[in-house]
Amino acid sequence: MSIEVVEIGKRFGDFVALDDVSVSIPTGQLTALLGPSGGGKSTLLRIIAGLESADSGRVEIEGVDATRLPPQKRNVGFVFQHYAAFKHLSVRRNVAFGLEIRKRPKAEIRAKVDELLALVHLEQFADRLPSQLSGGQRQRMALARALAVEPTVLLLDEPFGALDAKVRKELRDWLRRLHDEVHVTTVFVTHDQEEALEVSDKIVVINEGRVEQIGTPDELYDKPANDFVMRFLGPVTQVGDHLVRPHDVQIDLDPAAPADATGVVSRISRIGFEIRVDVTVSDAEVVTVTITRNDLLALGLETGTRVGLRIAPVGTATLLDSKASYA
Ligand SMILES: Nc1ncnc2c1ncn2[C@@H]1O[C@H](COP(=O)(O)OP(=O)(O)OP(=O)(O)O)[C@@H](O)[C@H]1O
Repeated sequence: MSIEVVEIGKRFGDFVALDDVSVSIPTGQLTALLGPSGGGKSTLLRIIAGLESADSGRVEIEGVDATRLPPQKRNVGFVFQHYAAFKHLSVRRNVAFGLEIRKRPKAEIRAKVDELLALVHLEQFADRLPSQLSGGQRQRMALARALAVEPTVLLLDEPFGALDAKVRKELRDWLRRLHDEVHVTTVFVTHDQEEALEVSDKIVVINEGRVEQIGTPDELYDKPANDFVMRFLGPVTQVGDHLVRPHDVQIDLDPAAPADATGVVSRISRIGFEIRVDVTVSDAEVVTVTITRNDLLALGLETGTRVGLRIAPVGTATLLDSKASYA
């Protein structure tokens, strides 16, 4: 394991920001810290970086106890949402900065910076000032600068958070490809579940200062440890006592067939390539089901159709008892 976070506690006054948090972060992987705003993700990242000190617990980086080491001795690179570039220095000089203060030979710096600019696809912008770059290009420059000093660990705090949705998506794909090339152990804070599911090898779900679950994207999506994780990772609907993904509910046109619930189609809406069907069940609860357009045509559903609802056969649906898990 590259980073071991062991029983970390952190308070701000009376407020408990992290409560006994333990996480093992594997070498060479891309790990997301995912959770709602205020849950403690950034605080944990800052403690790993050494920018914040924990009240209790330990941080090890590559087998070294880093708990009391200052940030510059931890060999970590960071990129934040609002990256502070040196405004008066060119892109090239910004990327070279860490190597220059380490007094590396000029030829070595030049070769390394060229390599990094190629890696982040900014070769043609090397002589521009940061203000002459787009937001996405600036974040790529920030990544190149962080990678220049060959950190053991790269820490990213919502690096694409300030960018618009389209650029975010492009940078997300790009980060995944970059990681596949350089394999530096990377920890990435996000509150966007789609971003975490798409990009990471492993996800740590953090809420109210605690770890709710750690797993691969598939494990979290298919076997959430509790209601919170299930709701946070994707859409849910309730059928009887069970929380289910809307695509794991089947619609049966024969309301007399064995079913987990019966009801009347109250609304059909198109969400991109999916169709959302709201079914009002007997006691005025609404179950949301998502189906494909072909399914809709095959079933011939319309508002007012009476239908049976079945949770997809056990093994494919994610069933959680919605009453038990809020305890
Ligand atoms: N320096 C500080 N002083 C007091 N409270 C703080 C400080 N830093 C963080 N907090 C509080 O600790 C909690 C966790 O903050 P943190 O930034 O770690 O959350 P987060 O999960 O990263 O959220 P976000 O996605 O909004 O950044 C928040 O309630 C925040 O207000």
